[in-house]
Amino acid sequence: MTRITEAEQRGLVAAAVREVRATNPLAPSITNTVTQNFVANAQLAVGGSAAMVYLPDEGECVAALGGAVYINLGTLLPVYEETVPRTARACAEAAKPWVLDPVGVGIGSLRTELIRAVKAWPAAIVRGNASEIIAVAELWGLDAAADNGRGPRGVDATDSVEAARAAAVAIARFSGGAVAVSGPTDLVTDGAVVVRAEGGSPLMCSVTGSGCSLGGVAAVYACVADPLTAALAATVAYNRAGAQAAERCSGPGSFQVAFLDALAALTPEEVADAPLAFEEA
Ligand SMILES: Nc1ncnc2c1ncn2[C@@H]1O[C@H](COP(=O)(O)OP(=O)(O)O)[C@@H](O)[C@H]1O
Ligand SMILES: Cc1ncsc1CCOP(=O)(O)O
Ligand SMILES: [Mg+2]
Repeated sequence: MTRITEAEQRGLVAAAVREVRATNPLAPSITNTVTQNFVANAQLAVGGSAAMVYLPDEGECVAALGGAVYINLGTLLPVYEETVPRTARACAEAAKPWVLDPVGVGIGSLRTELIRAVKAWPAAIVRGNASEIIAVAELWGLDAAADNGRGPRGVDATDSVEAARAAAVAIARFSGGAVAVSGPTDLVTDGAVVVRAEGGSPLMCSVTGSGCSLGGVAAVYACVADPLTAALAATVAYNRAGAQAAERCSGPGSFQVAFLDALAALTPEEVADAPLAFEEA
C-alpha cells in the first residue's frame, strides 16, 4: 500500500484543525486532579468541548456521547480500577477512539495493573513522555529494546525522546494507532512513518499539565481525524503555541495564560506549515 505524501498529511492536519473549530466536538476525560482545569481549557481553546468524569458508568456514558475519550492515569482513585477498563472497553465496543496518557507509570501497582488491563482495548493514541512510552512498551511486552529505559521520575522523563523511538513504533504497530512522544523535539509515529516536530519552549516543563493537556487536545482532534493526523495536529499546535507564548510572557504564570491565547488564535495553515521531518519507521 502506498503511503500518502507529506503534503497530503499536512493537508489532513489543516483539515482536522479547521473541522474542530467548525464542529466543536466533545472529547470527555477521565484525568488527574492536578491538571483538569488546564486540560479542559486547552480543549476549549482549540475549539473542542470538555467533560471530566470519574465513575464507571459515567465513563461508559461518555464513551457513547463523545467523539473520542481521554484517559490519563495521573492521580488514581480506587474507583478507577473499574472506571478505566470499563471505559476503554466501551470505547472499543462503540468503535470510538481513545487516548491514553500513562502519567507516572511505575508509581504504585494500580497504574501498572490498569496499563496491562487496557492492552485488550488499545488506545488509538498513546501519548506520553519518553520514559512513560518506554515503560508502556515494556509492560505490554512489545519491544525488546525497551528495557534500556531508565524509567520515569514521578511524572517526569529521564530518557531522551530518541531512546523511546523503538518503543513508540512497537506500540503503534501493536495498537494500529499512533504514539506521540513529547520532549524538546517531539516524535509521532503510526508504526509506518516517524515524524519529528520542533518548537515549543522549555517553559512548558515549568507548567504542570503541558503534557496532560496535549493528550486532551489530541483526543479533541481524534474526534475528527485518524490517529496519526490527530496526534500530529495536537503536537504541532503545542509547538507553535508554546513558541509564541514564550515570546510574550515573563515567566511560567504568564506563559500559561499566553499559551492558551496562542492556542486559541492558531490557524490551520500555521499548524500545517510547521517544521516537520518525516522518515520511514
Ligand atoms: N525543552 C523543551 N523545549 C520545547 N518544548 C518542550 C520541551 N520540553 C517539553 N516540551 C513540550 O512540552 C509539552 C509537554 O511535553 P513533556 O514535558 O515531555 O510532557 P510531560 O509533561 O507529560 O512530561 C510538549 O508539547 C513538548 O513538545
Ligand atoms: C504533577 C502531577 N502529579 C500527578 S499527575 C500530575 C500532572 C502531570 O502533568 P504533566 O505530565 O502534563 O506535566
Ligand atoms: Mg505527563
